[in-house]
Amino acid sequence: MSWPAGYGKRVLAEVDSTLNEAARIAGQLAGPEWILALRQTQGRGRRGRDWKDPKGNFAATLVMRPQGAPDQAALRSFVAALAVYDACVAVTGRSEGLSLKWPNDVLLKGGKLAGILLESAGNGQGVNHLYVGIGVNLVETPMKEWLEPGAVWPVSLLSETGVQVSPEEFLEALAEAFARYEQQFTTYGFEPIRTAWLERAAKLGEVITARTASSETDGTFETVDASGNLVLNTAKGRVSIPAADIYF
Ligand SMILES: O=C(O)CCCC[C@@H]1SC[C@@H]2NC(=O)N[C@@H]21
Repeated sequence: MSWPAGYGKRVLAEVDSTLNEAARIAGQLAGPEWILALRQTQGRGRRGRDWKDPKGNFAATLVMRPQGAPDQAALRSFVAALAVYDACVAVTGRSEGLSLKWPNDVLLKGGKLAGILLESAGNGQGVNHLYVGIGVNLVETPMKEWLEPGAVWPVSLLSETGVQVSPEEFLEALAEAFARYEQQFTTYGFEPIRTAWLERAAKLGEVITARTASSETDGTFETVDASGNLVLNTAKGRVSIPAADIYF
């Protein structure tokens, strides 16, 4: 494994959130930069949820200036999910039990191992900086106490595989994998990423529930389309969903 050319790295003992730190330093950076925190005091997850981050778990944000059309920037969540998947394979030596949950969770034996949160800064016309926040339960599952009903049960890499990896070691594997998929994305577009993601997708072809603040849709998980939308085959026909939480 080697650190990818052109990417910077900084390691912080403690920070409020690596996403906050990313926004603070983005303007000073000449190229993409990984920010790894050994502890976060105010980590956040999707939909305004907290993300607890005890010592030993992985919390990092990649700051980047995404190339390509503005609507392509958000597709980096699929790039990131694939990279986390590959990093897990690299550090454990096995892929059994790993899968990807739309839009951007990584599951291990059906439990939530990792979450991804994308934020961005722009000028109204496009995305200047993209912040790819990634949290992986390497050793602990801190969210169990306040899990929402129906949410996927959290698991850790250590509990499910017996493999203990430090955040620094995990970052080496993740940075290499992300750079590889990002190169593929900028060269060939979303299609190979979409294909690779679908090959690792959880519950493809099965009936799932997509829930938003105002609606709930049941249907067979048919595919993810070229814009990254979830496509469900429902009783009322084919439905394309841009954002939702998924329940199995
Ligand atoms: O809700 C989710 O599943 C997404 C969780 C994202 C957590 C990571 S940890 C590193 C980065 N900093 C944060 O505050 N959140 C993300």
